Order: sequence, then C-alpha cells, then structure tokens
Amino acid sequence: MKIVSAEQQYNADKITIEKQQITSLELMERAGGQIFEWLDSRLEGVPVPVHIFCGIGDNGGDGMVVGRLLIEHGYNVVIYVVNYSDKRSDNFLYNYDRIKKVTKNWPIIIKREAHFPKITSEDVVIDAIFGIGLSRSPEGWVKKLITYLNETEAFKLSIDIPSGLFANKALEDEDAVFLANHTLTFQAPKLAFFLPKTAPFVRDFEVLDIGLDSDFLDDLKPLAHLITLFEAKNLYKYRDKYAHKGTFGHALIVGGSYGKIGAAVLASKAAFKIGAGLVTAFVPKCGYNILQTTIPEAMVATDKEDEIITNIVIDFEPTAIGIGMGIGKNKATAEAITKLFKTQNAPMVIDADALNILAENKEVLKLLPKSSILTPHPGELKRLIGAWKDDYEKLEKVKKFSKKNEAVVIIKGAFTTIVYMDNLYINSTGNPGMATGGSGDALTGAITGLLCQGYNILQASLFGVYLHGLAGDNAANVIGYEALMASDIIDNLGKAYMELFTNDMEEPE
Ligand SMILES: NC(=O)C1=CN([C@@H]2O[C@H](COP(=O)(O)OP(=O)(O)OC[C@H]3O[C@@H](n4cnc5c(N)ncnc54)[C@H](OP(=O)(O)O)[C@@H]3O)[C@@H](O)[C@H]2O)[C@@H](O)CC1
Ligand SMILES: Nc1ncnc2c1ncn2[C@@H]1O[C@H](COP(=O)(O)OP(=O)(O)O)[C@@H](O)[C@H]1O
Ligand SMILES: [K+]
Repeated sequence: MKIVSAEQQYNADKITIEKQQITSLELMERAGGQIFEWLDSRLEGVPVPVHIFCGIGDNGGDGMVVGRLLIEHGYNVVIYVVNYSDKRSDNFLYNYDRIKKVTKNWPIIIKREAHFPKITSEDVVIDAIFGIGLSRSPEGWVKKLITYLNETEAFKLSIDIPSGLFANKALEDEDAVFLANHTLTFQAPKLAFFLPKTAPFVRDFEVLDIGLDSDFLDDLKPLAHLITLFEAKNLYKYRDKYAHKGTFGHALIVGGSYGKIGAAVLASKAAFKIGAGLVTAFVPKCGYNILQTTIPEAMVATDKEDEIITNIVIDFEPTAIGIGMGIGKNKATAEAITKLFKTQNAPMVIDADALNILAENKEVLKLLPKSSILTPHPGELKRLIGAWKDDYEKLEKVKKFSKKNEAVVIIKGAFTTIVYMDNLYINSTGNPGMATGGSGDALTGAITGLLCQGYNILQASLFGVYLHGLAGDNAANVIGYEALMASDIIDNLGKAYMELFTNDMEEPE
C-alpha cells in the first residue's frame, strides 16, 4: 500500500475531481459519509454524546458533514467551530450552512479558553480541527484546546490525521498534538503514522477508500510502501515439487561467544524454520555441544578458540551468511570479520556486534561487501550513522548510507523500516511482545534463510521482516505479549507462511 505525501494527496484530490467530473463538495460528502458509516456501525444508534471539533478548513468541513449525517440519523451531537482564523474554506462554509437545515442547534463557536465545553469519559470526541493542511504548530488557545481534549477520558477519533501532526514533516511541538485513540484517514496512510516520534499520537488507524483516481495513484512514486499481507503474498516463491535440499541453499550462521551461544541457536533455528535447505552454525568451541543438542538438524563448525570467534574457516560455499549475533567486539573477532568480508562473496546479513564493529572501525566499514543487509536497532543505527535531529533526517541519512554502500538497511522497532537506496518500506506486522531478548537474532536467521532460497536482498528483507512480525503476532494472540519469547516467534514462522494464503485478499485501494 502506498504512503503518500500531503502534496500528492491534494493532487490526487484535484485529478479525481477533474476525471470523475465531481465537485470538491461531492468528494467531501464521500469522505464525511465514510466516517459517518464507520461511526454508525459502531454506535448502532446509541445516542452517546458526540462532540465534533471542526476547524475552518476542509478538515473542519469533513467534521461538519459527519455532524449533519449523525444528526439526521438521530444521534446526540454537539458541533463546535474552532475559530482559529477568519479564512474559512468554501467547503467548510457550505457544510456549516447545511447544519441549519437539520437542527436548531447552531454550532458553538470557540474563540478562547472560556468557551471549552465539559467532556465526560462517556463521550466521543471527534477531532476535525486540522488535517493535512496544517502549516505550523498550533499555538495559544488552540493548543490549549488540544491539550484540554487530550486530558479528557472520552474516546477520541481523529479525521484524516490527528490535529497538530504534519503528514510528512517533523513534529515541532509535541504538546500541541491531539492524542487520538483511533484515526480514520482518507485513501492512503501518511508517513507520520509510522515514525517513532509521531506514530504514538495516531494509535490505531484505518484507511478509508474515498475513490480517488486509481490511475493517478498507481503511477505515483510514493514516499514509502507499507508492506501488508498483499505485498507479502506477492513476494512468496512457490516450492517446486521436485525440489531437494540443495535447491534451498546452505546458510552459514556466524554467532555466539561464551554466555551468548543462544544467539547462534536462535538464528540457526530461524534459518531452518523459514526454509533454508542446510544450516551450518559457526561458533566458538564452547558452543559445539549446545548447538548439536538443541538443533540436531544443524551442522556445526567451530573456531579454534573456546570462547570467542577469531578466524572463520569453513569447508563449503555458503549461499548466504548471517553474522554478528552475540559475537562481542573483541579485536580478534573484528579481524575475523574483516577477513570474512575480504574472502566471501555470498550475500550477508549483518547484525548486532558485527554492526558495532563496523561502527567502531571505519576501515572495516569500507570493506563491507556490496549487497549486504544491515539490521540495526535504533541504538546500533546511531553508532553507525551518527545522531539525527528528527525521524525525517534519520531516514535521509540512512538513504545516503544505503546508496553509498549499496546495502539494505533494516531499522528495527515498531513499524520496522526497510531502506534501500532511495526507497522506503514500512512493515505492518509485529507487536510489543517482540521487545524481548533474541527476537533480533531470529530475524537475522530468518532473512539469511530467505536469501538461501533465492529471494534477492530486498525481497528477503521485506518478506523476512513481515513473516517475523506475523509470527510474533500469532504467538502474542495465543500467549500474550508478556510471555512471548524469541523462540515463540521462530515456532510460529510456519503458521505465518500458512496464513499468507488463508485469507484471499485483494489489494486495498
Ligand atoms: N485532499 C483530499 O484528498 C481530501 C481532503 N479532505 C479533507 O481536507 C483536509 C485538508 O483541508 P485543508 O487543505 O483545507 O486544510 P486543513 O487541514 O483543514 O487546515 C487548513 C487551515 O488551517 C490553517 N492553519 C494551518 N496551520 C495552522 C495553525 N497552526 N494555526 C492556525 N491555523 C492554521 C490554514 O491557514 P494558513 O496555513 O493558510 O494560514 C488553513 O486555513 C484533509 O485533511 C481532509 O480532512 C477531504 O474532505 C476530501 C479529500
Ligand atoms: N514494539 C514493537 N513492535 C513491533 N516489533 C518490535 C517491537 N519491539 C521489538 N520489535 C521487533 O523485535 C526485534 C528486536 O530486535 P533487537 O532489538 O535486535 O533484539 P535482540 O538484540 O534482543 O535480538 C526486531 O525485529 C523488532 O522490530
Ligand atoms: K484532524
């Protein structure tokens, strides 16, 4: 699914109006109508007090449409005009006027703090104050209204985007953003919905199809792609009936040190569970018995050292390599990685301490093989590319890094973001139960296992992150967030594959 900019959204709006020969008012009626239907199907006629706060632009116009439709259907509605400017949009004014035809209760004008209404925890608050036309952070009494509403315990629904958030620009004042319980957005999600500083204001969101021109949207280069079931399914490579284990490659997992052999176990197991034909784990000597006992299917090669990796010697040609989990940052280990970079041609997934070694030794970074996949969490990323002032600067820096090193960078976290050259991909699966030791090791193993099966570096990254998150979601559905451990993610990889094909889904518009 495409994530578009505010500018692209306005263009889609304009082109749709021209091509479908409709007015912008008709489009607003569609948009407001969709919000009304969403509410009506949940409220089912129960007249809970609904407070709609409308700005004076088109987002406010949407709010007016919703208000009128709710009133027409017998709901208990109070509409407010958040009168932050005299520059009212035509669509707002027209729909403001139409309220007159359905109720004797004229919308209440809010111009200062004294006008803020009382809201209870039983109420519903609808935020139609600012949409994607926000040009600067709200200030003065408008900001106070937003914080006042945030402090209420009412259910809070934002139309299109929580007021105070820019669709695709860094947040300036986090105290001036409406904190939604749910956001209903038109046609395409906005980039702000997925970035660490801004996503928490959106909470859950749904995309409502308001029928914008599909040709225009299809041709558009979006800001980012959201990887949903539809995209994941298209990545899947069917298995040939006559395939043999050689068809699915030989993964080399280089990981572990004394006390951290589990990292190599998790990655090796994930490589198998995602479908690699063969897996060899390369570990320090102390890991030999552990690996052989916990994963009898795996082959094991060991370093000459007991506790750390110092020289990676193998007697086969791996199809893909996953390296770094639990290896530590010992000088001899850094040298072993340098040698591996110089001598191996197989694509590599580089994680954890291998990333830290790269960050600390710029000479090693220069040797990074082209077409590598790096899987940093935000802390590792910061060590690699330096600090950033906001989420957008971070993404630009990572794009630059990706282009310079011809590497895929996977920024892990909620809404894991995959960066390849100038392109951004955002993952839709995963949950906070996965914030537990070893889940990253499982991801590295899974991506390595996909590379072994012929997925290219971008496909393996997108598909691996999606399946890993889906497996985590499946695990959480059964055991909950708290009990979830990395092994549960690995155990659910099979179910995640199967789930790709249980619900036949069309691409959402
Ligand atoms: N495009 C589509 O596909 C569709 C769009 N639709 C809807 O339209 C919405 C966009 O509407 P919009 O363009 O009228 O902008 P909106 O967000 O209502 O606010 C703009 C007003 O706010 C003002 N303003 C800004 N910042 C301010 C501040 N800090 N403090 C005070 N004022 C501030 C700004 O003034 P200015 O910046 O010019 O000074 C202007 O007057 C969109 O989110 C969706 O809900 C749907 O109906 C149909 C399909
Ligand atoms: N709140 C969350 N929502 C979704 N996924 C998460 C969340 N927290 C962590 N994850 C996922 O769990 C994994 C954690 O990786 P990492 O931080 O490297 O853990 P570790 O080093 O313990 O293996 C990543 O794939 C990340 O995307
Ligand atoms: K809004």
